[in-house]
Amino acid sequence: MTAPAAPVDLPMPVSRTPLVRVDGLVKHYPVRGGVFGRGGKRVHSVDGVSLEIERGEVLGLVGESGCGKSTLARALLGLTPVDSGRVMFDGTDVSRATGGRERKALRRSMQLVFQDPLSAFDPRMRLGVSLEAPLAQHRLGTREERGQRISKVLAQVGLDDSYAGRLPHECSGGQLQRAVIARALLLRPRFLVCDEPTSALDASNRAHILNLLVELKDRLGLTLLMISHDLRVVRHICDRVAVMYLGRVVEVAPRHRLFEHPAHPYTQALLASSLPDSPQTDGTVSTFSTLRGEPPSPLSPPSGCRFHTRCPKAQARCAAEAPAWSPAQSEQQHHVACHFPGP
Ligand SMILES: Nc1ncnc2c1ncn2[C@@H]1O[C@H](COP(=O)(O)OP(=O)(O)OP(=O)(O)O)[C@@H](O)[C@H]1O
Repeated sequence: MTAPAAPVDLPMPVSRTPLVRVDGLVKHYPVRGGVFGRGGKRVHSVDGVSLEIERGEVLGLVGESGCGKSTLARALLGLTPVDSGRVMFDGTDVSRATGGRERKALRRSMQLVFQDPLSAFDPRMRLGVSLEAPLAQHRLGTREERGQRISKVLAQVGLDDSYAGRLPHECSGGQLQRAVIARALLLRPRFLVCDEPTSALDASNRAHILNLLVELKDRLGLTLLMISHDLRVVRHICDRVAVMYLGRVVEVAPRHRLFEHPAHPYTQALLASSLPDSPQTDGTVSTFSTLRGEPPSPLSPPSGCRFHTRCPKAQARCAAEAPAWSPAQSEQQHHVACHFPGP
Protein backbone atom coordinates (compact mmCIF):
# COMPACT_ATOMS: atom_id res chain seq x y z
CA MET A 1 0.00 0.00 0.00
CA THR A 2 1.41 3.42 -0.92
CA ALA A 3 1.94 5.83 1.93
CA PRO A 4 -0.31 8.89 1.90
CA ALA A 5 1.59 12.09 1.23
CA ALA A 6 1.96 14.53 4.09
CA PRO A 7 -0.72 17.15 3.39
CA VAL A 8 1.39 19.99 4.69
CA ASP A 9 4.91 20.19 5.84
CA LEU A 10 5.08 22.26 8.98
CA PRO A 11 8.46 23.90 9.05
CA MET A 12 9.40 24.70 12.61
CA PRO A 13 12.39 26.65 13.84
CA VAL A 14 15.43 24.41 13.75
CA SER A 15 17.53 24.12 16.86
CA ARG A 16 21.06 22.88 16.34
CA THR A 17 20.93 20.02 18.79
CA PRO A 18 17.39 18.96 19.74
CA LEU A 19 17.27 15.53 21.34
CA VAL A 20 14.20 14.61 19.29
CA ARG A 21 13.31 15.98 15.88
CA VAL A 22 10.08 15.06 14.10
CA ASP A 23 9.69 15.96 10.41
CA GLY A 24 6.36 15.76 8.55
CA LEU A 25 5.21 12.66 10.40
CA VAL A 26 2.14 10.90 8.97
CA LYS A 27 0.35 7.92 10.44
CA HIS A 28 -2.98 6.80 8.96
CA TYR A 29 -4.72 3.64 10.14
CA PRO A 30 -6.65 1.65 7.52
CA VAL A 31 -10.22 0.96 8.59
CA ARG A 32 -11.11 -2.67 7.95
CA GLY A 33 -14.63 -4.08 7.90
CA GLY A 34 -17.79 -2.17 8.77
CA VAL A 35 -19.32 0.46 6.55
CA PHE A 36 -16.04 2.38 6.19
CA GLY A 37 -13.92 -0.58 5.18
CA ARG A 38 -15.38 -0.80 1.71
CA GLY A 39 -14.29 2.66 0.67
CA GLY A 40 -10.70 2.07 1.77
CA LYS A 41 -10.99 4.89 4.29
CA ARG A 42 -8.15 5.70 6.65
CA VAL A 43 -8.06 7.30 10.08
CA HIS A 44 -5.87 10.39 9.77
CA SER A 45 -4.40 10.00 13.25
CA VAL A 46 -1.20 12.00 12.72
CA ASP A 47 -1.10 14.09 9.59
CA GLY A 48 2.08 16.01 8.95
CA VAL A 49 3.52 16.80 12.38
CA SER A 50 6.91 18.46 12.79
CA LEU A 51 8.40 19.47 16.12
CA GLU A 52 11.53 19.44 18.17
CA ILE A 53 12.20 18.51 21.78
CA GLU A 54 15.20 20.18 23.34
CA ARG A 55 17.57 18.34 25.65
CA GLY A 56 16.50 18.62 29.26
CA GLU A 57 13.12 20.21 28.58
CA VAL A 58 9.60 19.08 29.42
CA LEU A 59 7.44 19.47 26.34
CA GLY A 60 3.70 19.21 26.92
CA LEU A 61 1.42 17.79 24.22
CA VAL A 62 -2.24 18.69 24.69
CA GLY A 63 -5.44 18.30 22.72
CA GLU A 64 -8.86 16.70 22.91
CA SER A 65 -9.30 12.94 23.08
CA GLY A 66 -8.64 11.30 19.71
CA CYS A 67 -6.52 14.12 18.25
CA GLY A 68 -3.55 11.76 17.82
CA LYS A 69 -1.39 12.35 20.92
CA SER A 70 -0.79 8.68 21.74
CA THR A 71 -0.25 7.76 18.10
CA LEU A 72 2.38 10.48 17.83
CA ALA A 73 4.01 9.20 21.03
CA ARG A 74 4.12 5.62 19.77
CA ALA A 75 5.57 6.78 16.47
CA LEU A 76 8.23 8.81 18.31
CA LEU A 77 9.28 5.72 20.21
CA GLY A 78 9.36 3.58 17.07
CA LEU A 79 6.53 1.42 18.45
CA THR A 80 4.32 1.92 15.43
CA PRO A 81 5.43 2.08 11.77
CA VAL A 82 4.74 5.45 10.15
CA ASP A 83 3.47 6.14 6.63
CA SER A 84 5.87 8.99 5.96
CA GLY A 85 8.05 11.51 7.72
CA ARG A 86 10.92 10.94 10.07
CA VAL A 87 11.79 10.87 13.77
CA MET A 88 15.40 11.53 14.69
CA PHE A 89 16.57 10.72 18.22
CA ASP A 90 19.96 12.20 18.98
CA GLY A 91 20.99 11.79 15.34
CA THR A 92 19.51 8.30 14.83
CA ASP A 93 16.55 7.79 12.49
CA VAL A 94 14.07 5.91 14.72
CA SER A 95 11.97 4.49 11.87
CA ARG A 96 15.02 3.18 10.04
CA ALA A 97 16.86 1.78 13.04
CA THR A 98 16.36 -1.85 12.11
CA GLY A 99 19.73 -3.26 13.13
CA GLY A 100 19.58 -5.21 16.41
CA ARG A 101 22.17 -3.17 18.26
CA GLU A 102 20.83 0.21 17.11
CA ARG A 103 17.24 -0.73 18.00
CA LYS A 104 18.29 -2.01 21.41
CA ALA A 105 20.20 1.18 22.15
CA LEU A 106 17.14 3.24 21.16
CA ARG A 107 14.84 1.07 23.28
CA ARG A 108 17.04 1.73 26.29
CA SER A 109 17.25 5.46 25.68
CA MET A 110 13.53 6.09 25.11
CA GLN A 111 10.95 4.81 27.56
CA LEU A 112 7.18 5.08 27.89
CA VAL A 113 5.41 5.74 31.19
CA PHE A 114 1.96 4.21 30.87
CA GLN A 115 -1.22 5.89 32.03
CA ASP A 116 -2.88 2.96 33.78
CA PRO A 117 -0.63 1.61 36.54
CA LEU A 118 -2.95 -1.33 37.24
CA SER A 119 -2.68 -2.79 33.75
CA ALA A 120 1.04 -2.00 33.49
CA PHE A 121 2.08 -5.03 35.58
CA ASP A 122 1.15 -8.69 35.44
CA PRO A 123 -1.26 -9.04 38.40
CA ARG A 124 0.21 -12.45 39.34
CA MET A 125 3.84 -11.35 39.40
CA ARG A 126 5.69 -9.69 42.26
CA LEU A 127 6.91 -6.25 41.26
CA GLY A 128 10.55 -7.31 41.63
CA VAL A 129 10.05 -10.05 39.03
CA SER A 130 8.37 -7.64 36.61
CA LEU A 131 11.12 -5.11 37.19
CA GLU A 132 13.85 -7.64 36.50
CA ALA A 133 12.42 -8.59 33.10
CA PRO A 134 13.75 -5.60 31.10
CA LEU A 135 17.21 -6.01 32.66
CA ALA A 136 17.24 -9.71 31.78
CA GLN A 137 15.97 -8.99 28.26
CA HIS A 138 18.87 -6.61 27.70
CA ARG A 139 21.24 -9.09 29.40
CA LEU A 140 22.34 -6.51 31.92
CA GLY A 141 24.25 -7.53 35.02
CA THR A 142 24.27 -10.62 37.19
CA ARG A 143 21.23 -11.57 39.26
CA GLU A 144 22.73 -9.71 42.20
CA GLU A 145 23.52 -6.60 40.17
CA ARG A 146 19.98 -6.58 38.80
CA GLY A 147 18.66 -6.73 42.35
CA GLN A 148 20.82 -3.77 43.27
CA ARG A 149 19.61 -1.82 40.24
CA ILE A 150 15.98 -2.55 41.17
CA SER A 151 16.60 -1.32 44.75
CA LYS A 152 18.17 1.83 43.36
CA VAL A 153 15.31 2.73 41.01
CA LEU A 154 12.74 1.92 43.69
CA ALA A 155 14.56 4.33 46.01
CA GLN A 156 14.67 6.96 43.26
CA VAL A 157 10.88 6.90 43.04
CA GLY A 158 10.41 6.89 46.82
CA LEU A 159 9.67 3.17 47.40
CA ASP A 160 11.64 0.93 49.75
CA ASP A 161 12.93 -2.57 48.90
CA SER A 162 9.86 -4.27 50.34
CA TYR A 163 7.86 -3.21 47.26
CA ALA A 164 9.87 -5.65 45.14
CA GLY A 165 8.13 -8.46 47.05
CA ARG A 166 4.61 -7.06 46.61
CA LEU A 167 1.94 -8.03 44.12
CA PRO A 168 0.35 -5.13 42.19
CA HIS A 169 -2.93 -5.36 44.14
CA GLU A 170 -0.96 -4.91 47.39
CA CYS A 171 -0.02 -1.36 46.32
CA SER A 172 -2.06 1.83 46.10
CA GLY A 173 -2.54 3.58 42.75
CA GLY A 174 0.12 6.16 43.60
CA GLN A 175 2.63 3.49 44.72
CA LEU A 176 1.98 1.50 41.57
CA GLN A 177 2.51 4.54 39.37
CA ARG A 178 5.85 5.07 41.15
CA ALA A 179 6.72 1.46 40.28
CA VAL A 180 5.76 2.15 36.65
CA ILE A 181 8.18 5.08 36.64
CA ALA A 182 10.85 2.90 38.31
CA ARG A 183 10.49 0.37 35.50
CA ALA A 184 10.89 3.14 32.91
CA LEU A 185 14.11 4.24 34.65
CA LEU A 186 15.69 0.78 34.92
CA LEU A 187 17.61 0.99 31.65
CA ARG A 188 18.91 4.52 32.35
CA PRO A 189 16.92 6.23 29.58
CA ARG A 190 17.49 9.78 28.41
CA PHE A 191 13.97 10.43 27.13
CA LEU A 192 10.67 9.61 28.84
CA VAL A 193 7.31 9.80 27.10
CA CYS A 194 4.67 10.14 29.81
CA ASP A 195 1.25 9.38 28.32
CA GLU A 196 -1.35 10.75 30.75
CA PRO A 197 0.76 9.52 33.69
CA THR A 198 -1.63 10.85 36.31
CA SER A 199 -5.04 10.38 34.71
CA ALA A 200 -5.87 7.38 36.93
CA LEU A 201 -4.86 9.14 40.18
CA ASP A 202 -6.60 11.41 42.66
CA ALA A 203 -5.55 15.05 43.03
CA SER A 204 -3.04 14.56 45.82
CA ASN A 205 -1.31 11.57 44.17
CA ARG A 206 -1.34 13.48 40.89
CA ALA A 207 0.65 16.35 42.40
CA HIS A 208 3.13 13.93 44.05
CA ILE A 209 3.77 12.04 40.81
CA LEU A 210 4.20 15.24 38.77
CA ASN A 211 6.66 16.61 41.34
CA LEU A 212 8.52 13.31 41.30
CA LEU A 213 8.83 13.43 37.50
CA VAL A 214 10.26 16.95 37.60
CA GLU A 215 12.67 15.99 40.37
CA LEU A 216 13.85 12.92 38.42
CA LYS A 217 14.22 14.97 35.26
CA ASP A 218 16.55 17.39 37.05
CA ARG A 219 18.45 14.74 38.99
CA LEU A 220 18.94 12.31 36.09
CA GLY A 221 19.17 14.84 33.26
CA LEU A 222 16.09 13.50 31.48
CA THR A 223 14.04 15.01 28.67
CA LEU A 224 10.27 14.53 28.93
CA LEU A 225 7.30 14.52 26.59
CA MET A 226 4.25 14.98 28.82
CA ILE A 227 1.02 14.03 27.07
CA SER A 228 -2.17 15.16 28.71
CA HIS A 229 -5.66 16.35 27.92
CA ASP A 230 -5.52 18.10 31.32
CA LEU A 231 -4.13 21.61 30.92
CA ARG A 232 -3.54 21.88 34.68
CA VAL A 233 -0.98 19.07 34.43
CA VAL A 234 0.80 20.80 31.57
CA ARG A 235 0.74 24.16 33.32
CA HIS A 236 2.25 22.58 36.39
CA ILE A 237 5.41 21.13 34.91
CA CYS A 238 6.07 21.88 31.22
CA ASP A 239 8.65 24.28 29.76
CA ARG A 240 6.95 24.45 26.36
CA VAL A 241 3.60 23.23 25.13
CA ALA A 242 2.48 21.89 21.73
CA VAL A 243 -1.25 21.94 21.00
CA MET A 244 -2.64 19.26 18.71
CA TYR A 245 -5.92 19.26 16.82
CA LEU A 246 -7.17 16.44 14.59
CA GLY A 247 -3.78 15.01 13.70
CA ARG A 248 -1.84 18.27 13.45
CA VAL A 249 0.08 20.53 15.79
CA VAL A 250 -1.46 24.02 15.62
CA GLU A 251 0.55 26.00 18.17
CA VAL A 252 3.85 25.63 20.04
CA ALA A 253 4.95 28.08 22.72
CA PRO A 254 6.77 28.42 26.02
CA ARG A 255 4.33 27.57 28.80
CA HIS A 256 3.80 31.09 30.08
CA ARG A 257 3.19 32.43 26.54
CA LEU A 258 0.69 29.71 25.78
CA PHE A 259 -1.33 30.24 28.93
CA GLU A 260 -1.14 34.04 28.93
CA HIS A 261 -1.16 34.86 25.19
CA PRO A 262 -2.65 31.91 23.30
CA ALA A 263 -2.67 32.78 19.58
CA HIS A 264 -4.61 29.95 17.92
CA PRO A 265 -8.42 30.07 18.30
CA TYR A 266 -8.34 26.36 19.18
CA THR A 267 -5.85 26.91 22.00
CA GLN A 268 -7.93 29.86 23.21
CA ALA A 269 -11.09 27.74 23.20
CA LEU A 270 -9.33 24.82 24.90
CA LEU A 271 -8.09 27.12 27.66
CA ALA A 272 -11.48 28.78 28.07
CA SER A 273 -13.20 25.37 28.26
CA SER A 274 -10.70 23.73 30.62
CA LEU A 275 -9.58 26.63 32.81
CA PRO A 276 -12.53 29.08 32.69
CA ASP A 277 -11.38 31.03 35.75
CA SER A 278 -7.78 31.30 34.72
CA PRO A 279 -6.70 34.94 35.08
CA GLN A 280 -4.94 36.66 32.17
CA THR A 281 -1.79 38.72 32.71
CA ASP A 282 -3.85 41.89 33.00
CA GLY A 283 -5.80 40.35 35.88
CA THR A 284 -9.01 39.81 33.88
CA VAL A 285 -10.56 36.43 33.35
CA SER A 286 -10.40 34.79 29.90
CA THR A 287 -13.01 36.10 27.46
CA PHE A 288 -12.33 33.56 24.74
CA SER A 289 -15.23 31.45 23.48
CA THR A 290 -15.35 27.90 24.78
CA LEU A 291 -15.17 24.92 22.41
CA ARG A 292 -18.27 24.36 20.31
CA GLY A 293 -19.44 20.93 19.14
CA GLU A 294 -17.45 17.78 18.67
CA PRO A 295 -14.24 17.37 16.65
CA PRO A 296 -14.92 16.24 13.04
CA SER A 297 -14.20 12.63 12.12
CA PRO A 298 -10.51 11.83 11.56
CA LEU A 299 -11.72 9.62 8.66
CA SER A 300 -12.39 12.70 6.54
CA PRO A 301 -10.87 15.76 8.21
CA PRO A 302 -11.98 19.20 7.00
CA SER A 303 -10.05 20.89 4.19
CA GLY A 304 -7.72 23.83 4.83
CA CYS A 305 -7.43 24.58 8.52
CA ARG A 306 -8.92 21.59 10.30
CA PHE A 307 -10.38 23.77 13.03
CA HIS A 308 -12.37 25.99 10.64
CA THR A 309 -15.64 24.09 11.18
CA ARG A 310 -15.58 25.03 14.89
CA CYS A 311 -13.67 28.30 14.77
CA PRO A 312 -15.36 31.59 15.70
CA LYS A 313 -12.94 33.49 13.44
CA ALA A 314 -13.20 31.27 10.35
CA GLN A 315 -13.37 32.88 6.90
CA ALA A 316 -13.45 31.44 3.37
CA ARG A 317 -9.67 31.23 3.22
CA CYS A 318 -9.58 28.91 6.24
CA ALA A 319 -11.53 26.20 4.39
CA ALA A 320 -9.47 26.58 1.23
CA GLU A 321 -5.90 26.78 2.43
CA ALA A 322 -3.95 25.04 5.20
CA PRO A 323 -2.24 27.78 7.24
CA ALA A 324 1.55 27.89 7.31
CA TRP A 325 3.53 28.35 10.52
CA SER A 326 4.32 31.89 11.59
CA PRO A 327 5.80 33.49 14.70
CA ALA A 328 3.07 34.72 17.05
CA GLN A 329 3.55 38.43 17.81
CA SER A 330 7.20 38.21 16.72
CA GLU A 331 7.99 35.91 19.62
CA GLN A 332 10.93 33.70 18.66
CA GLN A 333 9.72 30.55 20.36
CA HIS A 334 5.99 31.00 19.88
CA HIS A 335 4.65 29.60 16.60
CA VAL A 336 1.13 29.23 15.34
CA ALA A 337 -0.52 27.71 12.26
CA CYS A 338 -3.51 30.02 11.74
CA HIS A 339 -4.58 32.55 9.09
CA PHE A 340 -5.96 34.89 11.76
CA PRO A 341 -3.97 34.36 14.97
CA GLY A 342 -4.05 36.58 18.00
CA PRO A 343 -6.52 37.65 20.63
N1 LIG B 1 -4.66 0.89 16.11
C1 LIG B 1 -5.53 1.77 15.64
N2 LIG B 1 -6.34 1.41 14.60
C2 LIG B 1 -7.24 2.29 14.08
N3 LIG B 1 -7.41 3.56 14.56
C3 LIG B 1 -6.64 3.95 15.58
C4 LIG B 1 -5.67 3.09 16.18
N4 LIG B 1 -5.06 3.76 17.20
C5 LIG B 1 -5.62 4.98 17.23
N5 LIG B 1 -6.58 5.09 16.26
C6 LIG B 1 -7.40 6.27 15.96
O1 LIG B 1 -6.50 7.35 15.75
C7 LIG B 1 -7.06 8.54 16.28
C8 LIG B 1 -6.07 9.14 17.26
O2 LIG B 1 -6.00 8.27 18.39
P1 LIG B 1 -5.00 8.53 19.62
O3 LIG B 1 -5.23 7.44 20.60
O4 LIG B 1 -3.65 8.72 19.08
O5 LIG B 1 -5.56 9.92 20.17
P2 LIG B 1 -5.32 10.60 21.60
O6 LIG B 1 -5.26 12.05 21.35
O7 LIG B 1 -4.15 9.95 22.25
O8 LIG B 1 -6.66 10.22 22.36
P3 LIG B 1 -6.86 9.93 23.94
O9 LIG B 1 -6.53 11.22 24.66
O10 LIG B 1 -8.30 9.55 24.02
O11 LIG B 1 -5.93 8.80 24.28
C9 LIG B 1 -8.39 8.18 16.90
O12 LIG B 1 -9.42 8.46 15.97
C10 LIG B 1 -8.26 6.69 17.14
O13 LIG B 1 -9.52 6.05 17.09
